[in-house]
Amino acid sequence: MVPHWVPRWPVWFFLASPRWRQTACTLRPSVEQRRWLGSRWLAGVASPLAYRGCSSASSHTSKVTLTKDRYPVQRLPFSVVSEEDLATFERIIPGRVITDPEELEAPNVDWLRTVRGCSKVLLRPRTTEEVSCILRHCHERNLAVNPQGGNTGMVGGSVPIFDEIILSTALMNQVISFYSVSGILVCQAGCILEELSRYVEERNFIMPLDLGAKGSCHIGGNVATNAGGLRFLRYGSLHGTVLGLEVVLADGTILNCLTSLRKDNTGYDLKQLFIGSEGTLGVITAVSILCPPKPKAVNVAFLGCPGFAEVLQTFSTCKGMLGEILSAFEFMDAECMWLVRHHLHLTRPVQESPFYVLIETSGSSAGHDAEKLGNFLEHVLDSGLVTDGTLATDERKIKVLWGLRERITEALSLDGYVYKYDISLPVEQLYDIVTDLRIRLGPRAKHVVGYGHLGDGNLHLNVTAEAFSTSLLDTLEPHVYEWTAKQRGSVSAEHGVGFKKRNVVGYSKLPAALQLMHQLKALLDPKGILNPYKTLPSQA
Ligand SMILES: O=C(O)CC[C@@H](O)C(=O)O
Ligand SMILES: [Zn+2]
Repeated sequence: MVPHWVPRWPVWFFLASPRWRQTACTLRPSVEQRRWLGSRWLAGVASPLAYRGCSSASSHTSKVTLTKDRYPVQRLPFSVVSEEDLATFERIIPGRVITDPEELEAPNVDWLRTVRGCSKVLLRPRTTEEVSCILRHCHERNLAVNPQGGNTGMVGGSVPIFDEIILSTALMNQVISFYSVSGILVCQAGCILEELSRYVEERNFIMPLDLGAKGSCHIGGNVATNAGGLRFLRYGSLHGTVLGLEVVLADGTILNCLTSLRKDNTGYDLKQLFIGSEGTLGVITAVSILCPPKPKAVNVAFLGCPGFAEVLQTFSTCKGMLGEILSAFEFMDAECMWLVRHHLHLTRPVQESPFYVLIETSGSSAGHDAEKLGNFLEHVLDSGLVTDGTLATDERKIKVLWGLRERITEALSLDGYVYKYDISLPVEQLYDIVTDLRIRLGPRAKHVVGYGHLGDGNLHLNVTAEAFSTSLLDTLEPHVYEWTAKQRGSVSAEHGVGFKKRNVVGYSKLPAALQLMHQLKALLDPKGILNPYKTLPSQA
């Protein structure tokens, strides 16, 4: 059923199909960007990544500054990998010990190209037992280990700082089982999120999480970082949807908590400790996760709003009128739209507006959902909360609309050096910091943008500049964190702490909580070999 109001809206737009633009300044996506784009790039769905100039600070031909040179961080007294260690690893995982410096370049750098380690060894186990043998040896020898999934993180948690051994989950990519009635999926940690999505969708389920990095991120990494993403509003956090985990502890002990039960109230829920621990307490090797049934009807509305107050009112109205079928409420400001148009050549689907909102509904009855959505859209349009909008009901158009929102990160990375803040704030005050920073930074910033998961109270505040500068960083920090703390917000809503935010967690966690975190770390990893320099504040 087509809602009666549709003809009042702009005729469905045609967005430019992906094409390769042959200009002098056009570059192919870098390894890191292809990693982020994943299969979207391979399938040719991604549009070209053209640089604004040929000599941007994020030029992908230049070397990223070593983390140890950019940040004040001291190597801890771990052992250095010896020839004997390499021989031991070779016995455990024959042919999967990588020491070729060229092959080690990509896993040493984060995809944003902001942090770089100097690891000389990459290990690629296939089984939990292999991970266990590797860690037992590293523990005995006091060798530091950096667990790595798809390396799509935003906070420098997935790459080494110094010469930590990189332990990749890339070859641990097997589905172990799928229960077709309950929708419980059990798989190895290195399965790529998009491949799992495809696997469960063929069985009429969906993954409870979805991220822009789905084409390359690993489920183990998602769980280790407690990734949030685009379905959080509807399906909640991984702390709720992960039912069980298998983890290898620092000394090689295999902790099998891989249950597939909805209910298991037998004392401490140990798996929760590892969700969001960023590989500092153990290496996740397998995951059991609850997948919701695939919705029969999905609609996406993309709307233009005249101000942030109207965005908020649209959200309240949306919750009231769409209630149980609402599955996402995302927003982006006009500068984000400029960036995706300018760098990625995406087409703006509605009239130019100060703010844009993407609303997704997922339900089981197309007619029922269309009627509800129709009433809602008519209401927000008539009341002036929304000035223009378009609706997509078929899969291709839905993907195109989601692309505008999902690809902001990619557009930002083509704009220059990006300072990223991922904060939780009371939704009423969510945008104030963006306005404040625009004034504070003036022309020192190329762009100050605000977008994110408004439905979850999660702002992605990003600032771009020609190049990294300590003085710009000093203007941003601790100002952004102090602002966040004043609102009793969180300095990391969903990206985690990693290396970049470890010394600011104190803005959101009280000393007693931080002390307990240190105690848990000491209990589970007494030598501190697992992902050192990450998550926990450095101790003076
Ligand atoms: O790049 C960012 O700041 C946010 C990335 C991701 O969490 C998103 O929601 O698109
Ligand atoms: Zn996000």
